[in-house]
Amino acid sequence: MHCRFVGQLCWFDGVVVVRCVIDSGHVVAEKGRDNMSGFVEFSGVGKTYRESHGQTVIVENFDLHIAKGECVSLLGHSGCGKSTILTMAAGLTAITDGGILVDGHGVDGPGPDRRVVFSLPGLLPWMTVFDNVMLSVRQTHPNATSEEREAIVDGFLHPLGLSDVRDHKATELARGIQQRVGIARAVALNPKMLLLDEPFALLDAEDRMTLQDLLLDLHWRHHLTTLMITRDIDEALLISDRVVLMTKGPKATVGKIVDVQFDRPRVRAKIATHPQYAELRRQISAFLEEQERIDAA
Ligand SMILES: Nc1ncnc2c1ncn2[C@@H]1O[C@H](COP(=O)(O)OP(=O)(O)OP(=O)(O)O)[C@@H](O)[C@H]1O
Repeated sequence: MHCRFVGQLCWFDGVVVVRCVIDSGHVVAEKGRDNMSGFVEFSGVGKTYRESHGQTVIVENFDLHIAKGECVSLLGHSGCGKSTILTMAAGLTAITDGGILVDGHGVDGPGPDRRVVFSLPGLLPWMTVFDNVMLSVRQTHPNATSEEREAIVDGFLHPLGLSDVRDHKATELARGIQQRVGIARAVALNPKMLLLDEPFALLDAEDRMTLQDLLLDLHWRHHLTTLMITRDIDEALLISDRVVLMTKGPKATVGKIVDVQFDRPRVRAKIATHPQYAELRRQISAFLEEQERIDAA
């Protein structure tokens, strides 16, 4: 196997870090490589909902390790339990079985180390774009001067194309712009883990592509450890390092993991024409179709 070592200097939050990428030069797909230790570790995670008429095991024995700086997409049939997995990691849904560790700490509720972005960004309507992001920066830089904080906020707004609308009321802007603000606000909190629950689901095709490209750029520059739910195979292949395919529920779990080793920084046009792209797409579609057949049988 031909291997290439790529080093890069990045700037983040006033700190210069050296990023290293081992580039295998080709793409492989495999069942999984989850026995390595992870920055985020789901171990035997399960979720059972207990209701008056009985109980339903939604997720069972979900094991997944996510490396620091890795971007993982979660894909599966509607209702299989993707949001349940994500909200358990966020600490918004109680874990019934097993556990989740983030940087060695067990998840037992929401915390500043994890930020979630849903399809609707939930911005504060009486605040400007600038003020919405400043809320995060105040938390992460409590001792900075107001000038320093302003510069930090602008540093997040500029790469997301938000400089021109910084003083506009956030919720008066177009939906795609609002979602950019939501992402800026989440990233400005400098979380250990970014959780994205179908972040572009409500956007039109053009905004969706723009936001995907911006997320790719953010991930490349900030090396964000990310778990993203999507229903879009092309989006998963464009953005993530691995695509985790869930079996159809109830008792959903990890069914297959597809490695996506396209070089970073990624360029949409190059990925779509990559010789391995069609094969990875085929594998993901085949898995989802197989799950549909199992369910119908
Ligand atoms: N609070 C709850 N009480 C009972 N059942 C629930 C609750 N929340 C979710 N469920 C059920 O758990 C299952 C998984 O839901 P979840 O939203 O995690 O799936 P999903 O894969 O994210 O779905 P979708 O792709 O449609 O968003 C569904 O059958 C849902 O009805």
